[in-house]
Amino acid sequence: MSESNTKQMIQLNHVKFGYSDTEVLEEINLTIHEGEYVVLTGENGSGKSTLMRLILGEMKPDEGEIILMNNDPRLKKRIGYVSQNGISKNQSFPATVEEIMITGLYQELGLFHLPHKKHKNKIKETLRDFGMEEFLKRRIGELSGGQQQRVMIARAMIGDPKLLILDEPTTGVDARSTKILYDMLYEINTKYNTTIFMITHGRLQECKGCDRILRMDEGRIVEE
Ligand SMILES: Nc1ncnc2c1ncn2[C@@H]1O[C@H](COP(=O)(O)OP(=O)(O)OP(=O)(O)O)[C@@H](O)[C@H]1O
Repeated sequence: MSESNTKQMIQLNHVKFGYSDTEVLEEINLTIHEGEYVVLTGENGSGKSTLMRLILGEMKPDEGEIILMNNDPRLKKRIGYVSQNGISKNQSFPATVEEIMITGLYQELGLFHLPHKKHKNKIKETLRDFGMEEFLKRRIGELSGGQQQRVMIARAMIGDPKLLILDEPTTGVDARSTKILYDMLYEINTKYNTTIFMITHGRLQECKGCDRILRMDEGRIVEE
């Protein structure tokens, strides 16, 4: 099977999950196709993060199955993930933007290898693509929340993912930076054909170019 035949990036069939005796996900059926940009919203406590943790493989469903990228082993590592909060609210956090970007290359580099010139060039190019090149040598903690998230998206993109998963990337980010982040995601989806699955509390009308909006409701997913 060639990469171009990969049509289903995320597939959940009859997934159920609960913490001890509390059922959170009742019956989740979800298919996200290659190239789609899908947003999931829902009330606090409705189970969005739980669903995300299952998709990321941090927990196993009680029932049902989760298939990522048609189980193609060559694509398994091609998932980029951006979590809720930027890496640090601490201004003295020692890592620079460049160092954070290097961690995005560990699949290629291995954990303990130093980056070569070609890797450093790739970091610069990727940051340039997302308008962040000038921050290369800055400490990540000195950047605004929105700028940190832009770096984290660039970090996720440096591994050339087929699927980008984001968990409320605009939390604590002001309106102007939120717009920039959503523009960035639009570009990633259209320019690189990267499939995007994002949980957000943000204003959905701002999710430029997204194909589908889903809502978590009483342990199930409904299409808006
Ligand atoms: N580790 C856990 N142990 C027990 N219950 C949990 C755990 N994590 C979440 N829950 C419960 O599961 C339910 C779903 O929580 P989850 O965090 O998935 O919701 P959410 O939709 O992501 O909420 P929010 O929008 O507030 O982040 C909630 O009732 C929550 O209290």
